Amino acid sequence: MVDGTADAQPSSPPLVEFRNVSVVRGGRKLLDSVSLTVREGEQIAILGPNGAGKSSLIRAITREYYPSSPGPGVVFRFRGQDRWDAFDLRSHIGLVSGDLQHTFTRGISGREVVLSGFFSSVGLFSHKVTPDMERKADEILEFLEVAHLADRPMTEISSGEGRRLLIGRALVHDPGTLVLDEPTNSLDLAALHIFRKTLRKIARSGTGIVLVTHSLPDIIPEISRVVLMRDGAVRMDGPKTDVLTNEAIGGLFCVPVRVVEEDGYFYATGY
Ligand SMILES: Nc1ncnc2c1ncn2[C@@H]1O[C@H](COP(=O)(O)OP(=O)(O)OP(=O)(O)O)[C@@H](O)[C@H]1O
Repeated sequence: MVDGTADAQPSSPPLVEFRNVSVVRGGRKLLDSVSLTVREGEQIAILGPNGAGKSSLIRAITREYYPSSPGPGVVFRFRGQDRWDAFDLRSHIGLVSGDLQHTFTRGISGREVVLSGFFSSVGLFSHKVTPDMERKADEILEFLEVAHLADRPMTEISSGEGRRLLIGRALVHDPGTLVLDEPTNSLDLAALHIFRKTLRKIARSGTGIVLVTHSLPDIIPEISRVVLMRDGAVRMDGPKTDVLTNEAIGGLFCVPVRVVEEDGYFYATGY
């Protein structure tokens, strides 16, 4: 097992470096002494059952949550810095979450969804969109193969299509890493297939991926490292083939399972 901190390159500080990070909210420990290092461009999955603390970990990465007891032995760094601002974060991390999709309730067009990424807004209001921004948005719509959705209102497209537009929104600043919190929730088989194809294309373009999920088949073949979480703590962290075993996955979800691999994807069966 690798602890995720051993081979960080001294020449380039990790994107995220956490040691002994605990987060308490409403008297409840959401993260319990978490240590995790994510390097720039790395493709990893964070897997765990409902309530494991996966979204809380993402909130700590995006600086929505801070360690509850900072002090000696607690490291909470972004690109080697103890402090950073939202602008710095946005240019390195693009965030796609299901929560975000629910906020797009007005008839905002596909192009506007992508353009709103420049302003971290939900749609456009009095924002000044430059020709460069327009060009970038069209380039992203093409890359994600959703140019046909550019003029369609978000309220009239499917969950899968909406999810791909939100990825586009997260890519406007060319972030080195895309963080996706349970991105396949509510997608049917066809939408899942297209979504995975899109994610694989992004991964192959060199963008880092941090994928949060409770579903093994979400782990696209390009992802080589898997972190297991339960009860707010990291239980295991290492190469995919070491972590995705019957014992580890069965123990994580507290059910007997058989983990099978097919064409680079992993599935849990027999439960
Ligand atoms: N702001 C909060 N205050 C108190 N408890 C919280 C808060 N946010 C989350 N929790 C609790 O902390 C635990 C971890 O929640 P979190 O959303 O991080 O888990 P998760 O692994 O993302 O779960 P899921 O897969 O169901 O989305 C849960 O038991 C949840 O009810």
